[in-house]
Amino acid sequence: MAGGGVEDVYGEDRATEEQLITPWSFSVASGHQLLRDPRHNKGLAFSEAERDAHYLRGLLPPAIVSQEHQEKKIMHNLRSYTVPLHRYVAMMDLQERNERLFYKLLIDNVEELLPVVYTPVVGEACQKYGSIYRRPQGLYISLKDKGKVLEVLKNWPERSIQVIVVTDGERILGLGDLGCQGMGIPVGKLSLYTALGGVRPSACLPITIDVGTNNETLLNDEYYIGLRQRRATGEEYHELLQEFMNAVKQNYGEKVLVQFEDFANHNAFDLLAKYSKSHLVFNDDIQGTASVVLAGLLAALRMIGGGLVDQTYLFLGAGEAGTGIAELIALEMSKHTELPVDDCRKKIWLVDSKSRKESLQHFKKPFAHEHEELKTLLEAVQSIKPTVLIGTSGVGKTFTQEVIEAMASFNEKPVIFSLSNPTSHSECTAEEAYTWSKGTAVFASGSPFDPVEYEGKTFVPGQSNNAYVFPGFGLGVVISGAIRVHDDMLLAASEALAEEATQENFDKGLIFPPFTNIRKISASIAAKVAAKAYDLGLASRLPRPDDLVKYAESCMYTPLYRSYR
Ligand SMILES: NC(=O)C1=CN([C@@H]2O[C@H](COP(=O)(O)OP(=O)(O)OC[C@H]3O[C@@H](n4cnc5c(N)ncnc54)[C@H](OP(=O)(O)O)[C@@H]3O)[C@@H](O)[C@H]2O)C=CC1
Ligand SMILES: CC(=O)C(=O)O
Ligand SMILES: [Mg+2]
Repeated sequence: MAGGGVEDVYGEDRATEEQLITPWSFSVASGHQLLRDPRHNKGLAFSEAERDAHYLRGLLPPAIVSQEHQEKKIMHNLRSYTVPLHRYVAMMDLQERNERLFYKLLIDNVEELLPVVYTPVVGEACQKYGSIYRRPQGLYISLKDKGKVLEVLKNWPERSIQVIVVTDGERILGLGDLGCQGMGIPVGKLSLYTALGGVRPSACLPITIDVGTNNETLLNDEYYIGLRQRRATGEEYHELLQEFMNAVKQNYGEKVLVQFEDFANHNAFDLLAKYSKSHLVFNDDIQGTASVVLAGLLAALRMIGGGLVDQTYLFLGAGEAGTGIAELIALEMSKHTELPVDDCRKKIWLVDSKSRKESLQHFKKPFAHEHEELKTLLEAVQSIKPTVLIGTSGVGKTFTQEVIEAMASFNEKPVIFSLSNPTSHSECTAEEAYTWSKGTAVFASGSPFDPVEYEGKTFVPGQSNNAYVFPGFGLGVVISGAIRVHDDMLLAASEALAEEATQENFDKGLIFPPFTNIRKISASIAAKVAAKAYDLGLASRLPRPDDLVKYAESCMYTPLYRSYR
């Protein structure tokens, strides 16, 4: 039995392998049109009977191959490309040509292809998005659409949307303002919602809100695809966002999950606070990252001993990721010790880019300490003596040899996470962390690094990336019909992920389970998140399923081809 989708509108996934289904588009797709429809195209895998029934004779060469064979050929082709961006373009072409084959490839080769459709290569793709742009993969809403946003939403061909990932392109990974070209991020994140979390592709909608860009290079780039103007701010910005959020609710109802992604922090915190009162919203950079990093810490503690409360935390970077993680650590610590959250926050120190005591942003204030000024990260490390060092600055090479040696000088096993993306912005590499700490660091990074050999031992660095959580988290929200996101649902996701790390992983230095098991992990996360939503009275899908793991698994999209009548 093939798994059903989250919303199996056309009954495609309820059908068994033997049952025949109808390849609906708006009419029955056939002939050339069927081959051009990525949702139903199977290329050379169409059977003789299907070729007869769907007017495909002559439109395809005679060979008939299996999906596995197609997969083998495409992996062979992808591996022959030496330029990473060519692999990205080939994957995007496949997604636009044959959706099920795209997802089969991504699911079966997740460790190899995640860096292609996601960080780091998606970063370069966004920088060059204008040059590689072929067909729309998501919806563009710009200042020109003011007053007509609902009409724009209605132009999207799918009706049953369950997850929207939206960006305004102002803080794309650590690459800064990429304006309209940030579209690669919602597209990539949603492909992971499907491949890793099993949310049906037709239920996913990538959106970029184009309010201009302050990136001069892009404004002067002849291939730039966005509005050629500087960013709208203030009332003009917020009016467009408000119209968008209203239109989303009007068009898709209360239960569509809106994931804010890669907004600059001067908007991200306010948007989250404002719309979490009226909409089902989630900020991946603040909340998803926090949930994953907390999971990594809980797993790391099983390796190094002690509890969350026994650690001292130092962050380089006090923005969305940094303060988001810090807040969730404090919350979890408080729940387990019954210490007030404010006292827990005192265990956490954050370093930002400059001293500004009088004008500290509101999201940093809860973590402000009275302390003499420390001019460098090294001084901060030497003075605070953290057991856990976390990089969320977006600036590469900031964990220098001196910083890591200092960490290793007063910690038997220093925990070092360099979370900034893409790879070129990582605070240090895996090799640097293991070498400079003489093999003692418990290390994880935002973008993947290869295993490192140090003095005869192989260390496998973990990828501490919100991709571990948001797909399963979103699935849990969708299957329970949750109407709001609650911090306890993030904590449930962290605990579920931390439980998946095994002794076998720890023996290699790995604090996250490998991505190869991610669909099983996503089902566990979804079940725990959904259970929490039911417990909190936030779930609207009733009755509550008895076995939430089984239910989550049964809802997951699978990319196997279906047989057509
Ligand atoms: N691994 C993962 O899953 C995730 C990784 N990230 C990565 O984290 C990075 C930051 O993202 P985010 O928090 O959203 O960005 P923000 O812009 O919100 O925050 C960046 C923070 O870093 C500080 N900073 C910048 N330069 C320096 C410097 N030279 N020294 C010290 N501090 C500095 C900024 O200081 P100031 O406040 O003074 O401006 C700010 O506090 C990005 O690279 C992003 O890709 C983000 C989300 C998830
Ligand atoms: C991973 C992610 O969300 C980021 O780097 O922004
Ligand atoms: Mg992000």
